Amino acid sequence: RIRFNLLKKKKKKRLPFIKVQFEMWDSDEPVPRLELLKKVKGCDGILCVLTEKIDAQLLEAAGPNLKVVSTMSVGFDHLSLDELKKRGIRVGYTPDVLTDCVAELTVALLLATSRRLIEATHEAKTGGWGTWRTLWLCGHELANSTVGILGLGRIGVAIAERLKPFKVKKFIYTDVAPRPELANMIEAEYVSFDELAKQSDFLAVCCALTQETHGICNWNLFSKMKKNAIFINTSRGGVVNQEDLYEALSTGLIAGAGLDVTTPEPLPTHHPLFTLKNCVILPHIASASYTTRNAMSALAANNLLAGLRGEPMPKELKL
Ligand SMILES: O=C(O)[C@H](O)CO
Repeated sequence: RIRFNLLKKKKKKRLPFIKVQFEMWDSDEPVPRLELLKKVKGCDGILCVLTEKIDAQLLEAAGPNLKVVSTMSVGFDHLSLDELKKRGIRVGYTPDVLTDCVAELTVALLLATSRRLIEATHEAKTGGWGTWRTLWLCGHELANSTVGILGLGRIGVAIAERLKPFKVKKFIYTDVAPRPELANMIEAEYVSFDELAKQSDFLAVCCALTQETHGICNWNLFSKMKKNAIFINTSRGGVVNQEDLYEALSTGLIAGAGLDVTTPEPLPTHHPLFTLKNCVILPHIASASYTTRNAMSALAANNLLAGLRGEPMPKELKL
C-alpha cells in the first residue's frame, strides 16, 4: 500500500521529497488474485510484474486514489490500457534497459534451435552418440541466410546487429508501416507479411502482443514459409497459434521453432509441443540476467516515484 505526502521543496531544481509508505509482496510467486484485490484498496500507486492482470476489476478494487501503475516489463499486454486511460491513470514501463539481454537470449535460442543443441546434448548423454555420421544432427546455418523480423523495434535491431557477424546475407522486416530510421541501422528491407514468410530462413518475432497481432503467426504464415525455416519467438505466446505451429513442426512444413514465450505460462508439461524434437522451449527468460533485472526494477521504481510526484516518468507509456 503506498501513501505519499509532499513535505517540502528545498531548491527550485531539486526533486520534491516524498514520503512513501509501501507494502511489498515478498515472494517470487505471483500475488494470489483475491489477496491482490484486497491489498490494492486505497493505493496511490502500484508496481507490478507481468503476472499481474491490471484490468477493470483491479482498478475498481484499488479505487479513486490510484494515480500510477508501473510495470517491471517492456510488454504491457497484461494492462488494460483503455481502462487505465479512462481513469486518467499514468503508466510506466521498462523499455531499453532489457534490449541487450533479450537480443542476446534470442540469438542463443536461434542457434540452439537451428544447430539442434538440445537434441545433441541429449543424444550425447543418453548413448545416442555412435560413430561420426555424415548427416546426423545436421542443422541450418546463418551464413548466407535471410533473416526476417516481424515487428521492428529496438529489440529487432539489437538482434540483427548481433546476427550480422554470422554473415547473414539479408535482413527483411515487416511492421504496420516502414520504420526507415531503425531499418537503416541494420540495412533491412521492408517487405509484406507474405514476403516475410516466403523469404525468411530465420524468422524472429519481435512485435508486441495487441489485438492486431494476436494469433498472427498461424497456418497462413507457416504454410508460406520455407521447409528449412526456423521460427523464433521471444515476444509473447499470444502472437502464435500453437495448434498450427505444432502441425507445421510435426509435419515438416518448417524445420524448427524456438520459443521463450508460450500460452499459457507455464506451458503444461504434457503439452504436445514438448514432444517435438524440433521445438526448443524456454521458460520466458529473455530478460533474465542479474544486470537487466536490477535495471528493470530500478527503472520501475523510478517511474512509480515520478508518477506519484506528478512529474514526467523516465519511461512513460503514451496512452
Ligand atoms: O515484457 C518483458 O519485460 C519481458 O517479457 C520480460 O522478460
